[in-house]
Amino acid sequence: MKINDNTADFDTIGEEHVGTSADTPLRDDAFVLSNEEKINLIKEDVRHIMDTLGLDLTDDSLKGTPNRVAKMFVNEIFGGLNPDKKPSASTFSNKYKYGEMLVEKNITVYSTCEHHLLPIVGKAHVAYISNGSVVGLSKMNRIVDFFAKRPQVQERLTIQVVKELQKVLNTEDVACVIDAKHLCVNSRGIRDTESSTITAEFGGKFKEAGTRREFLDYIKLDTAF
Ligand SMILES: Nc1nc2c(ncn2[C@@H]2O[C@H](COP(=O)(O)OP(=O)(O)OP(=O)(O)O)[C@@H](O)[C@H]2O)c(=O)[nH]1
Ligand SMILES: [Zn+2]
Repeated sequence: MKINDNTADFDTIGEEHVGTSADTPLRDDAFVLSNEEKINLIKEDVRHIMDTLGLDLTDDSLKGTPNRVAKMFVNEIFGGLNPDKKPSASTFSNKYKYGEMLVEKNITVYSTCEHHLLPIVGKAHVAYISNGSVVGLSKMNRIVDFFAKRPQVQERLTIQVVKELQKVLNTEDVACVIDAKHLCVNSRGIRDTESSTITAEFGGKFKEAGTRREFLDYIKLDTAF
């Protein structure tokens, strides 16, 4: 079963919840262990990997690595698996009747490829058209960062950002473009250091050619990073 951090995203069929395809694939029991218990278990797993590689875990530079990596996984780079860390996105009334799109561009993305557990580094560009409320600017950066802090594929990250903002702002009129480098492509495997990946999700009015064009003109993608 796939669990999302947001039960409102589930379609309900009788008693059964069916996750949408944009949900992060988590098991039902994903939150049975405390963060401390997870860190202690992962620490032993990392120690085992290092030990298998033949590394001397008594070396003063290496001995802290299992604990360091375990804390980093749970609290930092995969911290967005924890629904408690989801940012609360304050919204305000659009009293000034601002009717054009708002674009938050060049949002820094640090994520982790779920196929290789290597970094994804890039920029996200997010836009919406108000349906009566506006969201604090920084909350868009925080929402991107929350979903980035998970094992990800870029397509899912892009969709999760849009779905969350659609919910927060109560409108379909939300778009997100992400341009990012995958170290699994750049630093290993094919080792193409120059290529990057662009993904896009356009909701509501952003499906219309003119609105989409305006957004893409604002973000001038080729200068994104
Ligand atoms: N669609 C998609 N693919 C991704 C993403 N991140 C990494 N990948 C790809 O996932 C694929 C995994 O393919 P595999 O053939 O199982 O792995 P691999 O043998 O390490 O493949 P190479 O990377 O080609 O060496 C690779 O082609 C990656 O480039 C992503 O965000 N979206
Ligand atoms: Zn990868």
